[in-house]
Amino acid sequence: MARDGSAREPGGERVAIVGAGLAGCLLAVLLGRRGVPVTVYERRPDPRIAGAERGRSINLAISARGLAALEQVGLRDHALKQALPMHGRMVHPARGAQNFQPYSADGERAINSISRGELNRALLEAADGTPGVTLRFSQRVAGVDVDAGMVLLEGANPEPADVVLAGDGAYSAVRRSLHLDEDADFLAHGYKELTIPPRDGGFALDPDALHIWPRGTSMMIALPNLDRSFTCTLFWDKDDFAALDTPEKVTARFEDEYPDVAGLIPDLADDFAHNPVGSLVTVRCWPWTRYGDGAVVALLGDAAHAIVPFFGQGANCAFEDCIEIDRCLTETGGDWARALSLYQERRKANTDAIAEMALDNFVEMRDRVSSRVYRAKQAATHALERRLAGRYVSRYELVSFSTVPYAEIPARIRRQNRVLGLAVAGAAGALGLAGLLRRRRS
Ligand SMILES: Cc1cc2nc3c(=O)[nH]c(=O)nc-3n(C[C@H](O)[C@H](O)[C@H](O)COP(=O)(O)OP(=O)(O)OC[C@H]3O[C@@H](n4cnc5c(N)ncnc54)[C@H](O)[C@@H]3O)c2cc1C
Ligand SMILES: NC(=O)C1=CN([C@@H]2O[C@H](COP(=O)(O)OP(=O)(O)OC[C@H]3O[C@@H](n4cnc5c(N)ncnc54)[C@H](OP(=O)(O)O)[C@@H]3O)[C@@H](O)[C@H]2O)C=CC1
Ligand SMILES: Nc1ccccc1C(=O)C[C@H](N)C(=O)O
Repeated sequence: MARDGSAREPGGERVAIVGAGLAGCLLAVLLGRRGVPVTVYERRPDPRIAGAERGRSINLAISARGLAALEQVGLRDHALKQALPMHGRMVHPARGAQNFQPYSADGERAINSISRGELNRALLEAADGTPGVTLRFSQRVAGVDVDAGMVLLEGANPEPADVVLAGDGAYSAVRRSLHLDEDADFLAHGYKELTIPPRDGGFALDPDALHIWPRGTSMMIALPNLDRSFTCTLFWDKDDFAALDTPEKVTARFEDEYPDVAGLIPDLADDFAHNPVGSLVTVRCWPWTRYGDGAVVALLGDAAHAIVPFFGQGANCAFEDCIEIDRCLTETGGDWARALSLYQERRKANTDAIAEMALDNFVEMRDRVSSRVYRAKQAATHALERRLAGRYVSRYELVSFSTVPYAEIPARIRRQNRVLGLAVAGAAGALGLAGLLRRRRS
């Protein structure tokens, strides 16, 4: 398709989606529903047959944005049935008692721990059942030839496409093939997953919380699963993982750093040795679209903007991309070239904003949550939210429990704090003046 999208009549384009992950599947359902036939290429075998991989991001926290998107394809209630609500953080200090920190002012709001595999399967089922959607598993895409209008497949002949939507994750092969202006910012930290199995048939920890063991420069977290296990994720400097090269060293570090869980992970040393260390990366690239003589390509989800997982927003944000693409197609009457341009313009500031907030939330989780001052501030914030309902809203609330565009949140928080600062200064001034007047009268 040429830059003006004129190669084919609107509606007649051959549309390919790369990646049957969370975003790819959701987008396939949305496009299929519009009557747009679409072929989805996925490098892995069908997970409904092959099963999920071990030790790779087992569960996810889905919140308002993700749920709003799932609602649009009728999967919200199904997802919630498969999920466990987490109403706050349970903070486990190195020494002393754990403490619970609610996510919302009323203590009622929760983020939802859901199995990535289950969510992906539900979306795949929905895509499979949508007329016009063709799923092609075990097809690894190597890139796109935008001038020839071809999807390049490893070990198979190229296949034609006029529109290619790349939802192939943080290490996107499509993105790499386009040679965009790109920056991949890797943390020195990596992550490794471990499992706390059920204890005496029940949960070994409180299932209503996201557990955090903040240790200053590193942390461990745990999210509950429906089978009453917990998936723990260690976020450590990569060198620290490498340094624990014997079962004794692993056990000793856990007994020292995480004394309350060391005994809850029977396969600790074995899981530690065998589960992979994943990388943590923020990808910033621009533009997200490429217009060639034969095809237009757009990136979405992690392929366009991988963010570190510390706000639990990557999938939520990827789902928002899909909804925006669908909306832009409606607004442009199905004109792909204009719709994709509009999509990237609308989304970029939002994904930049959540990328920054996600990095900041790592410091909050691994360090700030331990401090008494932080806890007092949180309590004050929640008290203000209750008093000034709707006028003072915390960052956490706006990110996790609203669909306010991410880009608006930092400015809104600054504005609220400024007004609050003025109000506090005004109140202090008034109190001072009243005191002065009292002293003068007496
Ligand atoms: C440890 C960890 C915890 C996380 N926790 C959360 C959380 O709690 N909440 C949240 O919202 N987000 C979370 N995320 C982020 C979330 O996983 C991603 O943002 C989300 O999966 C992005 O969706 P996607 O569809 O863009 O990519 P993916 O879901 O990764 O899908 C990409 C798909 O493309 C396929 N693919 C890749 N390359 C090719 C190729 N060359 N050819 C064909 N197919 C290909 C992959 O196999 C995969 O199926 C977490 C991430 C990590 C690493
Ligand atoms: N923003 C972030 O920090 C992260 C985000 N994620 C997101 O979550 C999704 C699901 O995660 P998960 O299933 O655990 O997949 P992973 O990202 O852990 O790994 C999937 C595959 O990506 C490839 N890969 C891993 N690391 C690199 C690297 N440094 N450079 C190039 N390729 C790499 C490997 O493919 P192969 O075996 O073919 O080489 C690996 O098997 C990912 O697709 C990604 O979008 C995942 C990790 C970190
Ligand atoms: N899902 C995650 C995965 C990895 C790291 C954090 C999360 C979170 O969800 C953090 C949560 N939003 C919090 O702020 O407590």
